[in-house]
Amino acid sequence: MPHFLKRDQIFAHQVHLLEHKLRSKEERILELETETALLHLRLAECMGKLRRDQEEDVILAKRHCQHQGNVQKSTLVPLAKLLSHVQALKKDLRNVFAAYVGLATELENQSKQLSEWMGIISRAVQSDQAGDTQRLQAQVASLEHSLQEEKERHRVERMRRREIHNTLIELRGNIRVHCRVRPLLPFDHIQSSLSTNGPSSSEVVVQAVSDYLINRVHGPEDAQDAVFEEVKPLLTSLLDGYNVCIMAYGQTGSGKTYSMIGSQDEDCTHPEQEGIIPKAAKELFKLISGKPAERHTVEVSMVEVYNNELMDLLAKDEDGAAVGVKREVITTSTGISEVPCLTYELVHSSAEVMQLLSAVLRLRAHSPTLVHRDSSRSHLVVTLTVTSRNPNPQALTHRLQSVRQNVQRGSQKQWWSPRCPIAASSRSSSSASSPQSSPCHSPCPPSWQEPLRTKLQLVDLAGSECAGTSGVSGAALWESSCINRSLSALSVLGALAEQRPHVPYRNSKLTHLLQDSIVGDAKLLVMLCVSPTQHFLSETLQSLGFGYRTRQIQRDTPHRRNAGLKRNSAVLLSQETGEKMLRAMGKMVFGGFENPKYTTQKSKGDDYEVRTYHTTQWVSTTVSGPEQDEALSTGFRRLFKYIQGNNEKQVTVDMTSPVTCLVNPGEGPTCESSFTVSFYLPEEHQAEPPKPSIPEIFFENRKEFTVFVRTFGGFANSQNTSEELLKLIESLKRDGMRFKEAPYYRVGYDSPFKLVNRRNEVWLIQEEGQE
Ligand SMILES: Nc1ncnc2c1ncn2[C@@H]1O[C@H](COP(=O)(O)OP(=O)(O)OP(=O)(O)O)[C@@H](O)[C@H]1O
Repeated sequence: MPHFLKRDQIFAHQVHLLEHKLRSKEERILELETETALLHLRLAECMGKLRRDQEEDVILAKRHCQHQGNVQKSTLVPLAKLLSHVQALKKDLRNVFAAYVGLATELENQSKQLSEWMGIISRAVQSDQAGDTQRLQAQVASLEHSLQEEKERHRVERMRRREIHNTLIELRGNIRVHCRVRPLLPFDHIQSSLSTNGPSSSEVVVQAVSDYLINRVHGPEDAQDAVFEEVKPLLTSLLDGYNVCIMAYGQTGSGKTYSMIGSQDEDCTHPEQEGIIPKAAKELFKLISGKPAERHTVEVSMVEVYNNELMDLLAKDEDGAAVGVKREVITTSTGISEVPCLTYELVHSSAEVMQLLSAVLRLRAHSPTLVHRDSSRSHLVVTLTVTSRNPNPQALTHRLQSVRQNVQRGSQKQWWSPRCPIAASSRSSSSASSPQSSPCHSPCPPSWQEPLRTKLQLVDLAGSECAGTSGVSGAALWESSCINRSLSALSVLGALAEQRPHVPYRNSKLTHLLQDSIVGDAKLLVMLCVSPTQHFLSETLQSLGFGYRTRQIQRDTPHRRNAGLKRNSAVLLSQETGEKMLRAMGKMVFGGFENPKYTTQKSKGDDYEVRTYHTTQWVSTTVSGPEQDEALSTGFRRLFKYIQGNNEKQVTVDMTSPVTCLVNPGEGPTCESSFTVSFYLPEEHQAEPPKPSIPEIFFENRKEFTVFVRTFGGFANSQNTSEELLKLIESLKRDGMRFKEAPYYRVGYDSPFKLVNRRNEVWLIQEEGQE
């Protein structure tokens, strides 16, 4: 290759490179120019923003200055005022301080002057008036003496009043039975339309007509106040130291809750509608307020006995909500019934009692029955426990003497000083609330006597209805059975009536709880509540029977009670049906019923009889259950309805006697027994008795049969019947008789209305083949 070519090429290449560099430089210049232009643009923007911010700062600074000016204007004026006030106050304070210093000086001067006068007076009293002082002291002593005499007379009078009051109560009977017939109410007509007894079952057949066998009878027109007036004296006895129990007994819907608590209708809250519990609480606090010298505290507890369980209705859960808690009742070593852990609330007024009660009523077991839509299914027991402390006269006399000595000792001292011993001792004696706070230093008797605790038990029992009438089944039937069992346990009153050595209080929670109010000199008032209608006649008779038996109880003062019985009282059943009823009642009380025929045979022992009954027709019903008394009562009520006209011909059948109950004991202690209760059909119905209208009643054609018979008196119950049966078995074994030990007959001849010469029997059936 030629040399020049090479150089040209090299130059050309260099030119090319330089051109290339130039182009890239030019591009770079362009870029920089663009950047510069952009920077100019941004500079212009920033400048503009800076200018605007400066303008805004100027405006804000102006505004701030303006505001500062305003604030200064608004605070300066009050500040100036405040300062002038402070000045004025400082001036006042100086004046007050000056006045205080002046007064203090004056007080000091007056105090000095007073001390001087006191010195002069005291010297004068000691020297010139010694005689007068002695006379005054003698007068004081004589006044104290007459005060003591007055106090003693007052005490004696009070004791006499107490004795007379309680003798009066005893004469009336420590156990009183009142009866209240409620008015006819709209639900009686509904009952009547549902009833198989015909349209007449709402007919009024019960009237309160006179006093004969029951202490007091209240008719439908008697208001709550009139009923309470008769109960009121018992509250005085309560404060005199007696236990008192007031219980309402009767079938469901008969007015127990109405009588004990008052109307439960929400639009019926007038005080006149209040029942015995609120009225008794008011009266109690009224009586307490009239005895300022004595110290009383009242605590309330509320329990219900439901299905033989005791529930504490005032117990609260952790959140303070009321919940029923199960408790047990025990008898203490001193023979008092007590419920450990029971909740007691301290109350200061009847309003507090009612507040607790209305909360508790929401917890109480209720359920509708055919008879009563809001039926209480438990026994409610409201107990007001009163703790009373009386001032101890011995301690007061002791205190008075020491105070007098102090007066004498301290008369030369500063008697006017608030710290002087006289004033101190008198102040502490007036506020002594317990023996511990007594100011006595020397051994002295306690200021208050031992506290006395008395109980007022107010009981709204559950209804004493039979299952057929109330139309309950299932769990409610079990409830009814528990109710009836606990009510029949109240037959302990019957055991008392017969003055039996052993009274089985502990057989039921209810009687165990009420034990203190049934024994000894406690006062018991049973308010029998009855319906006025034909429909509930057998329940009414049952309740009256319970009342009559209760009325019979003789405790410590039998002579007095008998005297009371003569001039006391009864319910009579009347109206058109009345004549027949009265005839029946007459027979019930005095006897004279038609009996089945029998012939007697010679017996080996003189403590039993051998009888052969002729073939006869009986009307019967069978009841199963564990409780003999309850079954007998249920069976009796069914048959009573039958003879009252609850049969296909709607005819009444004359009552006969005896009522037999064939007892077929169940095997084992917990098994149910069967009880066939029977009435002998009177001669006129033997051939063709009216057919029963319920399947539970049937006829029994008893073929000729021979029985061994043991007779006993009083009111029969399962316990004394068993005892008599054992005696009969012993006699028959002794004489080598052949007999069946079961089933056996329990036989009764009298209604509950017959009070004396009662006749009961136990029969054992002779084995065939006995000569
Ligand atoms: N003397 C009376 N005057 C007016 N109304 C009454 C009277 N007695 C009861 N009543 C009314 O009859 C109804 C049933 O009465 P209550 O609730 O007192 O019956 P009870 O015997 O307590 O029934 P249970 O045992 O089923 O609870 C209630 O509506 C009540 O207000």
